[in-house]
Amino acid sequence: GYAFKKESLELTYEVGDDIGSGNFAVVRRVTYRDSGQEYAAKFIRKRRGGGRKGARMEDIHKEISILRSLDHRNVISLYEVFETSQEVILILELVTGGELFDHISRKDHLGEEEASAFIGQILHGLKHLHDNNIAHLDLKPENIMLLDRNSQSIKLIDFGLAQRISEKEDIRALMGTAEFIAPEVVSYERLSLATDMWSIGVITYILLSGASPFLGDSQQETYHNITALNYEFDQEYFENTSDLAKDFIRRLFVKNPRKRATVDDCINHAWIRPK
Ligand SMILES: Cc1ccc2c(c1)c1c3c(c(C)cc1n2CCCN)C(=O)NC3=O
Repeated sequence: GYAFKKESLELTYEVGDDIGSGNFAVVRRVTYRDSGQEYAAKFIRKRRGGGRKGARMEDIHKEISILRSLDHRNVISLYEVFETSQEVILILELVTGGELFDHISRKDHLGEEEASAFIGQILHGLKHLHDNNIAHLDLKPENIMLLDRNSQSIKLIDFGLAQRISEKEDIRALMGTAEFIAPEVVSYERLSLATDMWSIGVITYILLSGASPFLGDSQQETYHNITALNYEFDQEYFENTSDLAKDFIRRLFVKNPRKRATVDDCINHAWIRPK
């Protein structure tokens, strides 16, 4: 277990507005009283007694231990942790550029140069995770945030589903968000670092076209499209997209995780390599 600060958070931080919420967690802007520096505080409800509401302490400890083992400019930093009887509070680096998701929706889709630059940064952050045998397992545009309004620097956030991947233990499905999950998640097979690479393919497809490759009218239809690799480069969206970009995506939409492009394969792919 970790020694989390028991003193009240409010002594050191002024708590500001809610900026987001997820399962069992609320994220709020906070200001460190002594310096005026702003941070993001993730308030995670602890599961009490036999209830189902709240996160299990082992999952909270896992997220903290994973964040503490990472240090990269494209990965959000964890500064300190507080604990009360009801909650565990993570003091995280604040990023103010909004979600990559918003950036896409404002423009509908991005040009190849800009898309390749964003994906390159996401890959560098992901390489840091994968070099440490950590899989994010919930990569999607909402979990990729821009450092600030006018920069193209991105940070990977939200490690609530992240897992240490090791040959011995067999990790099975933690459902991420349907349209971004790999076939092995749908079929409840072993998850691996390759599971993140499939999601990179989905994110790249969306950045270039504004369309989601496997999204169906129902979750079941989406799952079927994923396991059947039922996608296409619709001329309507991809007529001006380079063959190099399509090749990059094709190497990620591979059913067998062992045959799927790795993070290093992607970083060295001609569509990404610095021009
Ligand atoms: C300015 C702003 C607005 C919304 C934010 C954040 C920052 C934010 C942040 C984080 C997380 C986990 C969620 C966050 N959210 C919630 C939405 C993220 N998909 C975080 O770790 N740092 C943030 O700045």
